[in-house]
Amino acid sequence: MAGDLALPLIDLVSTDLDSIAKSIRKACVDHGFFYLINHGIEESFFQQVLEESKKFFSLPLDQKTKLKTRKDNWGYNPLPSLTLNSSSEVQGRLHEDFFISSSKISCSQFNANQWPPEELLPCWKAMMESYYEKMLAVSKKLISLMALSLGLDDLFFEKIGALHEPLAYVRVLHYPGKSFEGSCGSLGASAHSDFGMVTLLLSDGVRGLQICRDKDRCPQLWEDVPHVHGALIVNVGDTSERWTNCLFRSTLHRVLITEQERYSVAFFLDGDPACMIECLESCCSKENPPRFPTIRCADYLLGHISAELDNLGLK
Ligand SMILES: O=C(O)CCC(=O)C(=O)O
Ligand SMILES: [Fe+2]
Repeated sequence: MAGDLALPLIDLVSTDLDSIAKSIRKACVDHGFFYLINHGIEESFFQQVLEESKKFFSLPLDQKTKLKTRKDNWGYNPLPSLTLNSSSEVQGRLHEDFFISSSKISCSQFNANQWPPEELLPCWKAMMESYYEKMLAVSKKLISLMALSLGLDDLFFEKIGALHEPLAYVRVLHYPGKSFEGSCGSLGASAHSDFGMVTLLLSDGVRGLQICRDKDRCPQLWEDVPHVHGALIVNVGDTSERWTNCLFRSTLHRVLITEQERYSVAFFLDGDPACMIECLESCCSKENPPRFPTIRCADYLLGHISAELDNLGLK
């Protein structure tokens, strides 16, 4: 059963940082998901990014597959071939996507981005790079507010190196509509939590995203996340859940295939590979000891990234 959900709305227009931090804490504790408004990014820019995304996915398949993700390059991942493969793995990822990463990362095997040829999409690279930079700035601001909300210095995560050269990605996504051959019974994205620090999501307003606030509830209750014009949807990732000893929730979410096709753009801030993810002092006590061992961010993230590559058949 699915119902509509009134997620908290965090408004960055206020200059009262303590009050914003308080609302963020409540949103991260209660839902792990919230809307972010007055984040400083023009609605018209979001529309342009979504337009560019549509143009890319409308290219002929052979053009797109020239930019396929390879062992040493981020790029395009096509729709699964459902007629050939009906495994539950594939049934849960009825989307095509395109990954863009920070090009500065030195530790990862994935150093290089690929771009559609300029003759085909002259504005694509500049638009996506600009989107990446804007999302990085908003997500860093959010992390400093999250730190405040945990009673820490606003620069806490900077000081421990988590934002020094963080792994961060833009993921441009396209979900086909129900008319897509073989879509019957498929999910656009199966139930998952994001593994980084925080995710910022832009969507074109077509429904499909759902969250499950209590993963242990039986049967699970999936609630629709309605679109809020101009807002980014923010969700806490597993890394932040570990830092906060599960005080902040990394909430399960999924995407349904609906009548209409859907476009979205996710930005993942995953943290600097060299930093340590260690339970925050303010989030543990004798009665509430750390639930996870300390782990180097690289070891934590690269394990997840390897699993994703495995899913894409790249390992
Ligand atoms: O497209 C969406 O609404 C969600 C995407 C998502 O959950 C993800 O990329 O991790
Ligand atoms: Fe996600």
